Amino acid sequence: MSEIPAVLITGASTGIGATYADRFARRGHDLVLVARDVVRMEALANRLRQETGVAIDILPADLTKAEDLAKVETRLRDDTRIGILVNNAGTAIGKSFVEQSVDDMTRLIALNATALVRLSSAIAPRLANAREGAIINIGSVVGLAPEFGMTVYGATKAFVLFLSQGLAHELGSKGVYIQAVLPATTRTEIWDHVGADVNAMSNVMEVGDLVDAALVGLDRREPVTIPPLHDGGQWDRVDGARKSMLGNLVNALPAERYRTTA
Ligand SMILES: NC(=O)C1=CN([C@@H]2O[C@H](COP(=O)(O)OP(=O)(O)OC[C@H]3O[C@@H](n4cnc5c(N)ncnc54)[C@H](OP(=O)(O)O)[C@@H]3O)[C@@H](O)[C@H]2O)C=CC1
Ligand SMILES: CC(=O)[C@H](N)C(=O)O
Repeated sequence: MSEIPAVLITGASTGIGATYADRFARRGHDLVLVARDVVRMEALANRLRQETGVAIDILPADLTKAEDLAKVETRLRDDTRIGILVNNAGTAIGKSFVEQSVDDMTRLIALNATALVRLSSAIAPRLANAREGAIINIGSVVGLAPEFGMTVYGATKAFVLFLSQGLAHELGSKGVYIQAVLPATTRTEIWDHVGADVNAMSNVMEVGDLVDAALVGLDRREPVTIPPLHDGGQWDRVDGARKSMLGNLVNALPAERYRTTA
């Protein structure tokens, strides 16, 4: 791996992914951009090459398609210059659970969850072997909030958080850093896909502010970065309560409240 590792970013044609591309290029990282829209990625790459001088490759892929995903997995496995993976590509679907089509749900899970597992699995053994590198996974505060009513989307984001925490547990001791980033409403095109007008919403974070905050978390090697959470100790208390509950799982007998009287 080179001294400044190359970064592969999924969903790099617009929004949060394109902003990560901008920021990593300004830090001197070469880039591999992955998304479906080649024209947009070419425009971004040309601008960033000119402005920063870094080398940028474009790898067009629909991450819901097995053959495209395989291309990206191969690149992550074989290209030893890539030391950071940003699992950012994701989408959302509107309407309630009973109104959504199961095919849309399946595609959502394929992009927001399955692709992350496959891409992480492609790069993790190499990074662990080299005892360096990082995987950044973009989750969402929706993954903490079943109350928001975006059930399948939120479930994929809860999956991203658990995956990140589990990978941090497994790979941290091998020198690989894993970061989960949990944005709240951020001004990007994702809202068009759920039929909402983000410009009509209040309390929206600008995409540059979101990514800059996430990079502060990255530089601090935070396992979980939640830019909209102003009392950071609150997350530590929630996670601490979860961990302390684990010690109270006594499995030999069901808890008293579940025992039937003879
Ligand atoms: N914006 C927000 O309010 C929030 C966003 N997030 C998360 O941030 C991440 C980025 O979202 P955001 O930037 O807002 O969304 P955008 O819709 O602006 O960008 C999504 C990116 O993913 C790419 N993408 C979509 N489908 C596919 C596919 N099938 N294969 C490959 N790439 C694909 C798109 O490119 P292309 O169409 O060219 O393929 C695009 O580059 C997502 O994981 C999202 O869930 C989390 C919380 C809040
Ligand atoms: C569409 C959304 O809900 C958004 N991406 C979020 O995670 O807040």
